[in-house]
Amino acid sequence: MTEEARLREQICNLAKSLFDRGLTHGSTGNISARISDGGLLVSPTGTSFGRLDPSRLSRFDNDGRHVEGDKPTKEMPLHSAFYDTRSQAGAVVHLHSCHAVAWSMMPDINEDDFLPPLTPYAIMQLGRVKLLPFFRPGDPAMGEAVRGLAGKRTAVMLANHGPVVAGKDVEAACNAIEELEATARLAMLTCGCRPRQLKAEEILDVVTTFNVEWEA
Ligand SMILES: O=C(O)[C@@H](O)C(=O)COP(=O)(O)O
Ligand SMILES: [Zn+2]
Repeated sequence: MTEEARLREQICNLAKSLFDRGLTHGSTGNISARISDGGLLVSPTGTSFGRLDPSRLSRFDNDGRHVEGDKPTKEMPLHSAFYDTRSQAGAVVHLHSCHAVAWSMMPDINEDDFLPPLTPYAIMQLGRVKLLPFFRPGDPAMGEAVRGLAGKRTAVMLANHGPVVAGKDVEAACNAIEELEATARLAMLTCGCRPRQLKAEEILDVVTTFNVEWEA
């Protein structure tokens, strides 16, 4: 099996795993990954994460031209913005995961730090998550908003829509977006209960020990 064939299989298997556990539903979400020649493999528009076909993924060449496969996700500007601003990005995932969307609708959320500091693992996997305003799905302005972050964030939350996370590879991006959803779930479960949050010195210890990108 070639490296690209393995990557195609991996994208579809991880997407199905997310779908099977209810982390995105219907035909929501999109996923992309870098190929070693500099091109991209991308989920086609209108497809379900539960039923992606490795042979029908959209393929982009190194110059950003769609060269093979079905019509790509309408969120290409969003995905491209991460690749263009974060040279270390090898994959990007977007979901409509329920608790993250719910948390984005709560009043008084810190736009610069979407998730409360509840667990060290969220900090290690995501750094600070930026809450972006609501955009119509497919609006290229979402890509512009991500470009405006100048590569300083690995994860953003689209208000009333869903999270988008970049990672060094598909597995890392999927693990990180699962962490975002799990943390939003904890936030929803504990909101109003005054949960113990990590203290500033505990956060600093995690950030420095694990070399986390922690935008001030
Ligand atoms: O919310 C939307 O419409 C998109 O962001 C999405 O999740 C699925 O769109 P496609 O990837 O174009 O199917
Ligand atoms: Zn979406």
